[in-house]
Formats: sequence, C-alpha cells, structure tokens
Amino acid sequence: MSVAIVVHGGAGTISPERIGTGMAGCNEAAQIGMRILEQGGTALDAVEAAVRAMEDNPNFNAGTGSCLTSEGNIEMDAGIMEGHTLQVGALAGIELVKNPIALARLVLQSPHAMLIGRGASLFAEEQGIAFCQLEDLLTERQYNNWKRAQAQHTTEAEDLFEEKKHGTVGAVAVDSHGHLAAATSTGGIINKHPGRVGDSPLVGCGFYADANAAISCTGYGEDFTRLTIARRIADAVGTGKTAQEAADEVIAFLGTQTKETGGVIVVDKHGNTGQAWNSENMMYGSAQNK
Ligand SMILES: NC(=O)C[C@H](N)C(=O)O
Repeated sequence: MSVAIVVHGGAGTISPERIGTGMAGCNEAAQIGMRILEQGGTALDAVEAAVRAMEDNPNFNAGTGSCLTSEGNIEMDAGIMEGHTLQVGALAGIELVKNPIALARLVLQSPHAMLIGRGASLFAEEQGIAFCQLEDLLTERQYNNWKRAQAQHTTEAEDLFEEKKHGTVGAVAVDSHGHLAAATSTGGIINKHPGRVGDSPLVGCGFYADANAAISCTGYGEDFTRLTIARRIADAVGTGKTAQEAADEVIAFLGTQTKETGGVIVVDKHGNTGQAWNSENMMYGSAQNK
C-alpha cells in the first residue's frame, strides 16, 4: 500500500524571497510526516506532526508567526480529521497555545468536535497543555504587517497589501492501511475582527477527510466557508474524480463564485495527490512512497 503526504504553507501573492523559505519549510514538514508513515504510523499522526512543525516555523501564519487581530491579539484556529472514523477535532479563537493542532487532536479524542475561546482554553488547562506568552507567538514580520494594516485601516475584505492572507498551514496524508487524515492551522487574516472565525477550523470548509479523500484549504476564509470547499472536493473524489481533477474542478468553481482566491491540497485513498490554486502562487510540498 502506498503512503503519501502533501502539505501547504498558504496561497496568495508571495514575494520571491519568501517562496524559497516557505517551500523549504513545506518540504521539511512533508518529510517529518513521511517518516511517520514509513514507520507504519497513522495518517492522523503524520498530519499532526507535519502541521506542528509548520506551527513552530515562524515563516508561516500559524502557531508561532500567527497574524494579529485588530486589537493586537493572536486568536488561532485549527482543525484535524480522521477519514475512516470521521472523528474531528477543532478549535476557534484559541489564545496563548504554541501548537493549536496538538490541542485540536485532543478535542478529536474527546466527546466533542469543536471548542471555542474561553472554553477551549479551559480544555487546554484540563489537558495539561502549557500556556505561552503573546511574545512567544509574535514575530517581527507579523508585528510590522499589523502596524501597516492599522495605519491603512485595512479590513479583512480589502486586499490592500500583499502579505495579507498567506501562511495558513495544512497537511493531508494516507497511511499504509489506506486511512486518510487532514489538518489545517492558522492565525487567520491580518487585522481581523476579534472573534472572527475563518474556514480553517470548520469541518467541510477548511479541512475534511472521509474514506476516499483528505483535503486542506487556504485562502479567503469567508468564501471557503460559504462554499464548503473541502467537502465539495471529497464528494468529487467520491464520485470518481482523481485527486487532481477534484482539486482543479473545485478551484475553478471557486473562481466562478468569487473574486477572492486560495488553494487546496488533496490526497486519495490510493495515494494519488492533487493541488490547485487560483492565487498567484501556493507554497506546498509532498512526499510519496509507492
Ligand atoms: N491564509 C489563510 O488561508 C486564511 C484562512 N483561510 C482564514 O481565512 O482564516
């Protein structure tokens, strides 16, 4: 049985200097996940480890390196799903946690599917997760982005500068049992309204996994949410499309419905992978062992 993993580090207009470090971070994360898969580990463990590595990489807008809200705070969203069990764990508006995806995994193992804000923090405490300081998550780059957004009174819907919406991270994998998993983690969108939740922690929108396919998305969260992009791709694979055809078809559909952009990664139960985006570029990496 072939194993495979695809990761992304966000889609958008990404400066040439950032593409190189971003792609390197994606490849590193894909290799971390691949080592788990090659050793017979589960797809769920692989996507969690890959996303965790990207949350720890300050070049991405997730965990360390997350963007700031209009109040100058960091509110992160994350979701993880296992395809063959349909178990899901998600968090919205989580604060002061280094690895939201690890906490989302604990939600997946709990009786609940999603926790938000204060209750999510309470859950972290109950699970013995250590809290960090805002400074531990904040990078100079995101602070400067935020200062610029504040000066320009940028709102989430206005595309006033390039650095606005990339850096969300995600991973999809299939393991040696043909089981699938997907994970997505993000700081959201720069200067977002406090409490704003994007697609990333919403099942079927920013991530999804079932018995046929696993999907992780990045892009303008409001549109990915209203169009339930991840679930559309899973359904397309379920009706016989390849991972690549499904990715292309749904990104084309996104383009017919909205001016906003984004990208997706997909893997199917046979280890076929796909990726598509309609932004200028998307940072991604993959590893396969047929
Ligand atoms: N960069 C992103 O992908 C942003 C994320 N989809 C959100 O809207 O929160």
